[in-house]
Amino acid sequence: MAVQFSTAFNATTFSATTVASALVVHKFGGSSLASAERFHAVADILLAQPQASAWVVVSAPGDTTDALLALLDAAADQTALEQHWQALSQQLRLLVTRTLSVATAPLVLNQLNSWLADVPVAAQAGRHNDVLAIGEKLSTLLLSHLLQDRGQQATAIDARDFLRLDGQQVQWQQSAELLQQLVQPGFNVVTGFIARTVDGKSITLGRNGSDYSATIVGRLVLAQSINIWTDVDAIYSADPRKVPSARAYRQVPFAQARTLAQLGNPVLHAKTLSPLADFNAELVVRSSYEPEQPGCRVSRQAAIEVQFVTDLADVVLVTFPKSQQVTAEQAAAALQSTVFAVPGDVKSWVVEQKNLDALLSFLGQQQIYPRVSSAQYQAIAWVKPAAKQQQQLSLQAAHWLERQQPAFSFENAELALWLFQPPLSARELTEFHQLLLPSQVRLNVVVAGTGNVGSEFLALLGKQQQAFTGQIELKLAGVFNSRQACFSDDLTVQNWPQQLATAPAYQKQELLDYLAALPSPKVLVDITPSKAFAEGYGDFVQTGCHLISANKQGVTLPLAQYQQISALVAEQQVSWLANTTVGAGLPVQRILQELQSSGDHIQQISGIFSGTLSWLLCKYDGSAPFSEFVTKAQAEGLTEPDPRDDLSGKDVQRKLLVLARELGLTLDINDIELTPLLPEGLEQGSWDEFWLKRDELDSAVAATFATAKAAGQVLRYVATLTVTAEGPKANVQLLSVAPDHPLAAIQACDNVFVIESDWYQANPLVLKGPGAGRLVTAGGIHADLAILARQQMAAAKAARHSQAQAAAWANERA
Ligand SMILES: NC(=O)C1=CN([C@@H]2O[C@H](COP(=O)(O)OP(=O)(O)OC[C@H]3O[C@@H](n4cnc5c(N)ncnc54)[C@H](O)[C@@H]3O)[C@@H](O)[C@H]2O)C=CC1
Ligand SMILES: N[C@@H](CC=O)C(=O)O
Repeated sequence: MAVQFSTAFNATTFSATTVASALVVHKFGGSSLASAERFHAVADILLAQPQASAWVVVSAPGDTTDALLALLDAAADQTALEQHWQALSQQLRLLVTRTLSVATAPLVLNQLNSWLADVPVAAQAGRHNDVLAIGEKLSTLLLSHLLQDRGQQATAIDARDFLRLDGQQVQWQQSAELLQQLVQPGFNVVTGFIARTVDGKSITLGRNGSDYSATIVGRLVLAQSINIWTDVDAIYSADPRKVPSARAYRQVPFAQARTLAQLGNPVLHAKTLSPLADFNAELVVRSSYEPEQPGCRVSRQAAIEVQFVTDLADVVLVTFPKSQQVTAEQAAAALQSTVFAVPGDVKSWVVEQKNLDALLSFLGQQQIYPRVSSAQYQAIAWVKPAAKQQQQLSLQAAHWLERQQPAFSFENAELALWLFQPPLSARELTEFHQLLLPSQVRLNVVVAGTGNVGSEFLALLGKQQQAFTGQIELKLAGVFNSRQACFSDDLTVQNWPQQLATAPAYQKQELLDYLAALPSPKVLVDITPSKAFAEGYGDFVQTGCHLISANKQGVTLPLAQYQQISALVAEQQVSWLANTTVGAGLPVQRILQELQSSGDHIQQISGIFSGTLSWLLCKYDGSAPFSEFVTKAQAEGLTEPDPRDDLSGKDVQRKLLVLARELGLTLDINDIELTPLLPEGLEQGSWDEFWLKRDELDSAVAATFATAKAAGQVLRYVATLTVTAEGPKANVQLLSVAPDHPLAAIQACDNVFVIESDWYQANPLVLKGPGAGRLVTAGGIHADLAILARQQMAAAKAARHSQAQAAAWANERA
């Protein structure tokens, strides 16, 4: 396909018949290419991408660059040089033969051998950059041949054939024009790390220069996305090797990412971000070890709440007598190392001791002679969150700092920096991190069903998020209904209706893939009435997610199916909460659980379990047809999506089954005797068909009502479960009761649960209150979510405790 290939630097639009719509750049670092298996894993990742072609930028395999540097260091000593050369040659040849097919490997080996043959000569002649280029050249050759072995079109490109720099400046126009001549269809695999000066000298882009190469290539080809594949799948709030409670972020705003990079963060480098300062491509950090994970996006949105605590060892403070022209950023770029101006004071920079000589000589060339601290420090920086109210240290953190007595403190609105001597230990760093970012677990919440109850649940979620602030983040991670599905990290309680409105159709497989990739803890909240959906619970649970059901279909599936799901729930060690399936927000199941777990035995549960029928039978007075009352109940959100589920008594039958199963009884729905309120045959067909025949219902109810009224009684729809020595007996029926009967004196919509047990025999335990309605039901689902949230907080606390114990134990042993 011929497409336009243009650069942002020239109004000229060039066309290239060979460039496919390759708008993604993938960059793989040395750790992703450390062995034949890793090369194959990288090829798998590339072939799994939706794009038919792509730009790929590669580093040298594994530790090849270190080995080449060691070889160069040994260049003066012929024997040492020979030893390094032998070891490296053997290692690289082995990599080629293990990675490629028998047919392809010889081609690459020939090429590698000719490069290796030149190494000793080039090392002794001081052509260091030619020697260093071998690693990346080999990676491009290996990967492109591997892709060809897999039936793909792939081309190896030496970046020195197009990438031109003048000093630190990329020559965008010239580089784009040269690149234009090299591109081929399929995968273009480009060497990272290396380039040429405008006068043709081979150069390197410094340590981690391959990431920089990737963003340069991204900008040259106007990529939409640049994926930096590395060995971490997130950017952490602190170095997780030192701070085990560091938070993994999935999104980081560009400005904070840049500050982080300037401070020497090992995941992102300052140079890497520079081509993106005014070029709007998405940068994603992803793990080549866990390619199914979404990684971390460096986002243009400023309002993402992230903060970081970084540390940099062995730094000195460099202070200038007066303001001068060179900026810390320029010095960092020239030295290819970390140099940054302290916040609030442009006259002082922090620089790593190991780079001090280079910095002083760079500055000396410009007649700048700064003062250098005699001591070395550990720099600890707090990259503050975007929210103004969170940019102040908490009192606890301030007191902690006071006790630690940093040698220097600097601060502005975005950043605080402290220099410590002696340095903080990993334990102290963890303590400080904990004070700045109290460990907060994120519970990902995916909501199925946005109808009557689902939309109310979502409306309440914002308040619950606030209520749990600082303890656990209730993240809305997905919303869908029978029509559309929105699975995205960008979802919020405010924007879900708009996001869902423009989202694609719901597909179960997409939900499963999303759940599988979503980090734990995660919960699927089922607020649909769908049996088919509930039948998929087993699949959902196997992705490691918890379940909350308002939908009664899952908990009332045929016994074998129900037991199978329960077994999977136990196996996956997840929770299945379904407290709203009976009594809506009334905590009837929890009461039964507590009684049983404390040693009581339930003998009977009876009462009014349908809010809809309770409302209808309280309101109905014969003044209008019964069906008109049904319409009103429907409008108030009290009924099932199809009110015939209420009128047929099936909804009550299901609730009684739920309670029976709560007692550990192995009943099925048909074990519960049912006398429907709905005349026979009316439960068949569509709602519209039923509506045409509603007179049958109206006259049946009118007659029953008149009989009861004549006897001075009221109608109540009653469920009873009795546990007898012969086994359980359960029925659901319409009763006519006297006005002084305990079930007579209720408010419209009330549920009544009468529980008789060993402890509550003569005087049963009674639970009464509204048992239907969108608000009480949504509130009940939130009660389940709160239970789950507390479980997760407790689990995280236990994990932290055991981590702390393990650390203390390790310290003691050390
Ligand atoms: N209204 C109440 O007082 C109470 C209701 N419930 C239960 O809450 C659930 C929801 O009730 P309502 O909100 O009134 O229903 P609704 O009909 O207003 O909304 C149902 C939602 O589920 C979605 N949906 C249906 N089938 C689906 C499928 N296969 N996959 C994905 N989405 C699907 C629909 O698109 C809709 O968004 C029902 O199971 C009901 O029994 C539970 C306790 C009380
Ligand atoms: N229609 C149901 C709603 C809750 O489950 C009822 O009436 O109880």
